[in-house]
Amino acid sequence: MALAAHNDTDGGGLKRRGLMLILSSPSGAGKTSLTRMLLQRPELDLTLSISVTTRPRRSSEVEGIHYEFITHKRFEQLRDEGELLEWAEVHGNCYGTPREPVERALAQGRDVLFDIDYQGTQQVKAKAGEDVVTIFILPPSMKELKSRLERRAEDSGEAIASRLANAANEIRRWRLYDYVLINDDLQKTFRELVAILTAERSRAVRQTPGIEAFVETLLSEK
Ligand SMILES: Nc1nc2c(ncn2[C@@H]2O[C@H](COP(=O)(O)OP(=O)(O)O)[C@@H](O)[C@H]2O)c(=O)[nH]1
Ligand SMILES: Nc1ncnc2c1ncn2[C@@H]1O[C@H](COP(=O)(O)OP(=O)(O)O)[C@@H](O)[C@H]1O
Repeated sequence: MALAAHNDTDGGGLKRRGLMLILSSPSGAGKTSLTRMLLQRPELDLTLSISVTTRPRRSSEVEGIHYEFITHKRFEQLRDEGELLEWAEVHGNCYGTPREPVERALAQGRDVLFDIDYQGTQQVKAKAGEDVVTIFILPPSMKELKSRLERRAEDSGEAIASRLANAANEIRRWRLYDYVLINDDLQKTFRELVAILTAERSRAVRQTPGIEAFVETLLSEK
């Protein structure tokens, strides 16, 4: 599968390998808020992977922006036709990442942001190896997690209970991730995310072959 990407298109002539940035957390820890903050910064130049889901749409959500809301039948069709890069059942609903938009963005040398669970993270890591950077977001306490879910007031009592019941199982997966952040202060966590992105983008392994050409030019200067 052609998931590794080279950024051949930037006018400056420097080529950098694209990366896949995955954010995961138990429900309510803050990944949607952090994703929104990352996307509001055009200079970060991130493309969001928009998942398909069989979950009902929340009142705050917009079709095609937050998710594509689809039927179970359509989900099974996409999955069986190999149209999903990864998929998982989470809190009793099915979620999946459409393959084509991700491949297209990576082929254009763009970095892609994913808000997916640990099961999907494992599948993407198995397929794309070192081009994947994974970050797990923890809540400062279980009490705060519960009150964030209640304050968000977007889910039924039953849906909140199911999310809290799954939280411990999700939290135990933190070791699967490259980075772990505790989202106490939202602005601080955002700054930490940007720092990780900046550092990962600068890794030598992602600079080839662009940096080789740049170094050649440097060394040829009189
Ligand atoms: N594997 C996988 N998980 C997803 C995908 N989209 C969303 N999720 C995860 O599904 C879980 C539930 O998401 P959502 O219903 O939006 O609820 P929220 O986490 O409470 O905002 C979260 O852990 C998401 O990261 C996807 O395409 N694939
Ligand atoms: N650091 C934080 N401090 C206080 N409230 C937060 C913080 N991060 C997120 N929230 C709030 O908690 C709720 C859940 O956050 P959200 O981003 O929807 O979580 P997730 O996508 O992980 O389920 C939202 O109402 C959000 O505004």
